[in-house]
Amino acid sequence: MLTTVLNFAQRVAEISLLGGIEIASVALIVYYIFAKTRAPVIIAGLFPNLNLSYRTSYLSKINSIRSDLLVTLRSSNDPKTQNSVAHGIGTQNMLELTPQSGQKPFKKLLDWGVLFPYVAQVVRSEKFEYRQVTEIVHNDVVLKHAIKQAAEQSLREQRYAKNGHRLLTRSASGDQEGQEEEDEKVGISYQNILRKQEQRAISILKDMGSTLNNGLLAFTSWILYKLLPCFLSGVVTNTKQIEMLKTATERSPGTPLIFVPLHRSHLDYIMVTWILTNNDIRSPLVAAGNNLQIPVFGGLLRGLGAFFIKRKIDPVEGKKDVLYRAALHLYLTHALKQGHNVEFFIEGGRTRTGKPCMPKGGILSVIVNAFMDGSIPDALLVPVSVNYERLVDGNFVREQKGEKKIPESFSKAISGIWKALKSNYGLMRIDFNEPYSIRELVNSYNKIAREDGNIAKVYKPAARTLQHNQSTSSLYGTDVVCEEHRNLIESISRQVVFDCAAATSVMSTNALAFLLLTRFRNGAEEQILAEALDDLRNSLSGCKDIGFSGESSHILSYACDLLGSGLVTRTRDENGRLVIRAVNSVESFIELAYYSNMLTPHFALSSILLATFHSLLPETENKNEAGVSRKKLIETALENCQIYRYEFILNKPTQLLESLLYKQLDDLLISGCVRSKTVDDDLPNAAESRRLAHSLADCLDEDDDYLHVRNGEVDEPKLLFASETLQQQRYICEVLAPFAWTYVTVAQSLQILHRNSMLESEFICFVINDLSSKVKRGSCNYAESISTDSVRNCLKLLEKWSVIEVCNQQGMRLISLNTLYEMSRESLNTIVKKIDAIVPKFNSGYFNVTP
Ligand SMILES: O=P(O)(O)OC[C@H](O)CO
Repeated sequence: MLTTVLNFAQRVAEISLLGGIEIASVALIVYYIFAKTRAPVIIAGLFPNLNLSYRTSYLSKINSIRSDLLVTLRSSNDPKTQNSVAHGIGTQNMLELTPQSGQKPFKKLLDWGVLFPYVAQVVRSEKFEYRQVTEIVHNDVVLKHAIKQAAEQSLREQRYAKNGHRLLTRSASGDQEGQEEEDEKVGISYQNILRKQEQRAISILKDMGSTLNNGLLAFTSWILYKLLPCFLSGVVTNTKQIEMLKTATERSPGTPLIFVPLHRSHLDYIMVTWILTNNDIRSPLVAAGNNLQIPVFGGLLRGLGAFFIKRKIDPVEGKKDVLYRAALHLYLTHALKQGHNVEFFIEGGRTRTGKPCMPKGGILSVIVNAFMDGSIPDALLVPVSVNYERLVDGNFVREQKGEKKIPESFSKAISGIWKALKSNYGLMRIDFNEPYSIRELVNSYNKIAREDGNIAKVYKPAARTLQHNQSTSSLYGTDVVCEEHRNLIESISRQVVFDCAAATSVMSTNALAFLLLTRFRNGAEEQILAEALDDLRNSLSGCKDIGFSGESSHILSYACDLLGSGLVTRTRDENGRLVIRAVNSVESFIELAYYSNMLTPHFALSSILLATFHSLLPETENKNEAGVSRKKLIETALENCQIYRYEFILNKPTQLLESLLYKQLDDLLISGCVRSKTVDDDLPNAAESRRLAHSLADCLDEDDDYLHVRNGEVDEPKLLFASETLQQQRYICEVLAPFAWTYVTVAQSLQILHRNSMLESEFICFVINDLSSKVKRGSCNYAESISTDSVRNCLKLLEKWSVIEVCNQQGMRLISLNTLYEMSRESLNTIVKKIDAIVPKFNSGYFNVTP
């Protein structure tokens, strides 16, 4: 009785405490909105069609007088602030759209929606039935089975802990009764263990389950209509892409949409949902890391569709948490069966570098399995590209410098929102790309496997097992992939990441940061930078969406303002010309690299190819005649691409890397970065003869003698150094130079592992310190080479090459050299040399040649 009363009191206390926190935080937010300087504008904005507009115009008058005054007081040398930029053709700004308001043109006066467009928008937007899933999962026999399995696992552990090896002897003799007696003596009860596991299953599902509901969606949607304009100048979507999604859902109503965005910001969670819900598309259940289960915000996210997943599925290394895995698997499968759309971040966490991270296959694997076991007829994977002109979350400089991430907390979230509301982050852009049908993907994969006679690879329904995959990234660090289907899942996920990255729109800040880091590391006059931006836009047109339009000089000053004086400065030189340059500090280069890296994958192949070409050029006096054979170049470039295998996804699984390299080489030839020379170059119709010779060679593929000539240096077209385009070549090589420096520093640091294993985290610290001192000394020009992420990626490569071994000891990763490299310094030097080949040699004689 007393226990019941105490439990009841405790529960009441908990609820009041949590309720108190929630009320306090809502009050805090409301206070902020009304107390800050923008309050009157916000109030006027809340009721745009009531006659409050005089307040806004009155206020804007005051503001304009104030800014005029400021402009006059400011030194005339100060560059003018640019606060808007056009966001591209075929796009719409969701902040300005309320398609559901004022829908009755002939009864306009009677339609309250005209007066309250945002309320009308959220009230009238389509409502869907969002079924709760946890109860269904709880009653699933598979979960009951998993509970038993977990109980048995725990029983074994407890027995072992109490009895040690004595127990093993007994179980070998199969004496069940005897064992139970023994259990009783030492106080082990299977029934108690089973009950505990049942309770654990309930608590897992309670922690995991989403409470997605129309009420909260509508309320949050309205709040966002009001708050987003305080810090974003636009949320830009492509009209046709939204139409495409609607058509896809209309055509196959029973098929769930699986949204797969590349993860940039915590804001991604709500923005995708906000856009979908305001375009009358069913909101998804969103896989979220349980680090976001913080007071108030956790509950809010849950109501908006988040279902929480542990960041580390197996708490004890090497021991699978069968119950948790089963619960997660069943939750997702039932969600799909109940008609939910799903959203998950395939990279796990947010990118720290600005370029995509390697995908994790866990959630995708469960979705593919749901299709394979007939739970759903099909699913449409929608790659989503997200980009922000300025990242709302701040930056990842600390983490790139090797410091630990500060965990999410209520106070961190509040201060983040507070800071965000006072700043301007420019545009946010979301692109929904062409969906893939999982059914078609699996079928075509199986067709290829059958045609290749590779029956073992044919994808067929598999046992619902969730397996462990070593991964350094946070969310879904433990993947749920069935071993035999790893290839298929890996191919699909790489394809999705590749497509998302390729379809990400280039924002003004990406373009400016890219130019400052690759071409103008010491800054440049605004005029020159504007011309370079024109060139960049031309070179990207047709291959990448540009998220801005207008005059380049305008774009530059707009992007400078957004990045802020902490990253970019604009000063006048002695001749009164405006000079734009990156702030000369390690931190600003690392942060700028985040924005610049959005473009890095686009130029990665040509950068690898050109750096490889330079590394193959012979040391000779006559540099203009020095050349490399095409075959040698492509072969070596292919090897160098392998070095970056954990850094970039250079090709789709359906594309041959070799063909892409040949295509890039053609582009380099066209742009004059490489010259071509053959023995018969001077003859008329040389190109035609070469084409003929090649097709003949293809016909005579089996003829060894002919092949010998064909592959030999005599007939092979020679690629020559082009001194006239040296500057341009340098720009291309600069794109990957910072990564190459990180990699080579990791390789050089391997020697400290000689006869000495080390914690991985300590080794990373060592490399970061080494890079920092290289940057300080000036022996490395790239402060952005200080990147924990790239160090980790290089370690993965070295593990793959069996240069190092990684073993887990009590949850810690220990690294050591593999025997061969422990024994032989020479082998280790070969590795350093191999990696050093990707570092552009700007000091070599070739870069000093005068055209
Ligand atoms: O980037 P992370 O590692 O903080 O993870 C972000 C995820 O959205 C958390 O669930």
